[in-house]
Amino acid sequence: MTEHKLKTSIAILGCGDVGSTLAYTLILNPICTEVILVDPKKELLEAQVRDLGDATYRGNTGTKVRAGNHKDAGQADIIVITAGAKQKPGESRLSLLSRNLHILSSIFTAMQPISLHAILLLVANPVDILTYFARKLSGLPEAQVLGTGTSLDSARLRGILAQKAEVAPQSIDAYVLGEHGDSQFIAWSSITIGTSPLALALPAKLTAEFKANIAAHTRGAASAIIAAKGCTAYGIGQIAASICKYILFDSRSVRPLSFYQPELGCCLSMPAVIGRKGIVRAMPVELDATEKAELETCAKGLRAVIEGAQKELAADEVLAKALEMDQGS
Ligand SMILES: NC(=O)C1=CN([C@@H]2O[C@H](COP(=O)(O)OP(=O)(O)OC[C@H]3O[C@@H](n4cnc5c(N)ncnc54)[C@H](O)[C@@H]3O)[C@@H](O)[C@H]2O)C=CC1
Ligand SMILES: CC(=O)C(=O)O
Repeated sequence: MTEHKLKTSIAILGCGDVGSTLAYTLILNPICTEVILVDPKKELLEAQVRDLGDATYRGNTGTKVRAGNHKDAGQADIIVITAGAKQKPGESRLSLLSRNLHILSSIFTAMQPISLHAILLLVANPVDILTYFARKLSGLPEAQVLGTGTSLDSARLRGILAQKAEVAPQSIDAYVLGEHGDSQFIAWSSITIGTSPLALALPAKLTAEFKANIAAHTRGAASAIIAAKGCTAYGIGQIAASICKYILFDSRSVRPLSFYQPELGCCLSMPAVIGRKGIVRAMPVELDATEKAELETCAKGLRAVIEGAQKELAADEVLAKALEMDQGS
């Protein structure tokens, strides 16, 4: 039976650039009654809570912001993990793995016992690998653990295609799939503008060079922004807030999200129906031969990273125990 309650809470672990931007987005587009921020940097935490609180007093948004600890976060309806190191200019997302996996493990230890109904949304990078390990560390059912994955890349793709096609971004359905990282690929064969396949909507433009340029733009977007301002925050703030909304409103939206792919042995982004219980089901997508090969390469790369991390972690007794170092799902 569905539990009816008046209070809905979203906990955000890490209130740096991404966590605070997500909190601000949740205040402006209120979907929950409470946002709980958690961060070991006490002064930063208090300052963020005060500053965000100031944004709630005039507009009566209905959302309260407060500081909490990890145990409070473990009882929230949605737990969003933005805690962790970010890329320096020129660094890859995968280079953050060792640092952020240890932070992730300490977060789960501190949050226990986690509400069995919580939905866990991973944002910190490398998001696909952290989502993979969070399944074990959290002890939550598979469907309740997901990562933002290529949602942000897909938004970027939609933006650039909208410019090229001179139509509103909302009229474009286009997915970047696979890794939220360098091995991501564009599912070109399934893109539509309105109801028209891309080949029909943009016949003159759809050359190999056009596709390569769009893919490079999408793949390189984060590095270009980070090189100039040190982080990306607004795009992911909006994306993560939307995913929270789909969950709390049980909207059944179809989005590219990172979740466990049993046949591939890793977490990566594929289209999924999202609702109050997390990943409701995977939505089948028809890929052409090139895209299928790209998916295989992407999964192979992610499995190799997971294997490397397992070996490194085997040396860490606490983590090894928490993860029960088997290779299975
Ligand atoms: N998935 C995506 O599309 C995106 C992911 N990111 C990732 O999000 C992460 C956060 O980025 P920023 O907010 O810019 O970094 P930031 O450095 O501004 O904030 C990270 C915060 O996490 C906190 N933290 C560290 N350990 C913690 C713990 N145990 N519990 C709670 N908080 C803890 C830090 O004190 C810091 O305030 C990075 O890994 C970044 O790569 C960023 C943008 C997009
Ligand atoms: C930082 C990151 O992962 C992004 O903006 O895509």
